[in-house]
Amino acid sequence: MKIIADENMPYVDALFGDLGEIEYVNGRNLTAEQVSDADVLLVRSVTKVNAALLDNAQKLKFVGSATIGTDHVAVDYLAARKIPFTNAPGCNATAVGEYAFIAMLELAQRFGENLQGKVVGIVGAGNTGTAAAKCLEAYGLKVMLCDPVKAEQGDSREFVSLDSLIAQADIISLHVPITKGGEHKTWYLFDEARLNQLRPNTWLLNCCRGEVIDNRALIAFKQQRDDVKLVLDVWEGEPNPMAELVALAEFATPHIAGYSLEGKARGTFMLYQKLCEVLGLEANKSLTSLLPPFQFNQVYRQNELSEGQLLTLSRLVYDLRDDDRKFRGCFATTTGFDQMRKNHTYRREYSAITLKSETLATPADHSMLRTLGFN
Ligand SMILES: NC(=O)C1=CN([C@@H]2O[C@H](COP(=O)(O)OP(=O)(O)OC[C@H]3O[C@@H](n4cnc5c(N)ncnc54)[C@H](O)[C@@H]3O)[C@@H](O)[C@H]2O)C=CC1
Ligand SMILES: O=C(O)C(=O)[C@H](O)COP(=O)(O)O
Repeated sequence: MKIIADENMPYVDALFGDLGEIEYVNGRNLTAEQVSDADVLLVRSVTKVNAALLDNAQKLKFVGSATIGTDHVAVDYLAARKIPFTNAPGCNATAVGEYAFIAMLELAQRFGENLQGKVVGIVGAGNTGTAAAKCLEAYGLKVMLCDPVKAEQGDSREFVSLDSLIAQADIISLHVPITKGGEHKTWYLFDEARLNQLRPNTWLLNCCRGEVIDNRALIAFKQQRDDVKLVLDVWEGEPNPMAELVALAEFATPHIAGYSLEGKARGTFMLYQKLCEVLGLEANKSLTSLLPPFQFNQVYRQNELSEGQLLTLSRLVYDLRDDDRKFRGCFATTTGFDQMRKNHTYRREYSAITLKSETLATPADHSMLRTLGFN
């Protein structure tokens, strides 16, 4: 069996090595010829999976995308050809949630403010939005959710309109899929008019898809509104973000908000499980055996935890300042954006650290850190 896999998908050898011969490819430049004799295709978000790519791949038995988003996949086309497809919903939700939370801690420190006490608006209350809300609520922040789709589906949480969220939130974090049509379309959800609604000193984070914000309008807006602070992980025109916009963001990264080792491993593992099911095989490998040990795997705390100390602890698993610095140094080169993503293999989730509870001064801190995800 021939398995074609994106070269940026980790743990493919460990999970799929027994199932067939693996060929690694550059997912962004994948051609129809390369996949013409594939039995299995494993992609990430940069591969357009459609008729043009797959019409000649007549042996294809399975397509998997180790991502949450499916906007790069013609799912109707696969269904019409009866090719089983799976993505990996939720695989990197914790990573995105922690990225957003840690970015907010970084902004607070940079501007000499307290994160605690702020009101955060989450737009899109699915897997990643809920993961961000979990961190924020664990830390005692008030969180408002806007998700008209979930509200219509009868989700029991409390939802507000986008206008109401913008009017009340100090921080807004975007967690919607990209959709180009329908009542709740998200393409340019934040256009010039919406941006002009932002309250003074709002922090705006985008870790979902670049096109959820009109990037040109954002440049024009930010040039007039320096009070608004931006954290941008996703961009219009990836892998070539607009240089003016990178310069205007407080923290800028190359679409890696979901790139924890845990998140990547979960993504590949979910494809492995699904392929085994499709092939009628037992999935006998384990997820935990894939992850390397973490250098800071235990923390001892003796005093009450300040916000600065929480940020220091967070930087053990993810130092956003490093990625921001690297990104500014490489994004303008031809392959800088993709190379940085390819080499991004160092980030962990809070769960990689075990708390030594007996030395914690306050049970409240312990409980907060546990809810954040520490072990
Ligand atoms: N930066 C990164 O590395 C990553 C980016 N993503 C992106 O984030 C998106 C969201 O991921 P998940 O939370 O896992 O997806 P999800 O499908 O679990 O949640 C998305 C939520 O957005 C809601 N929604 C749709 N239209 C809306 C609108 N107009 N206003 C408010 N809410 C709306 C949906 O009802 C849903 O609850 C993905 O589709 C993907 O594009 C996901 C993972 C990593
Ligand atoms: O899951 C998604 O959706 C994402 O945006 C991915 O985390 C992006 O990673 P790649 O699939 O492009 O490596």
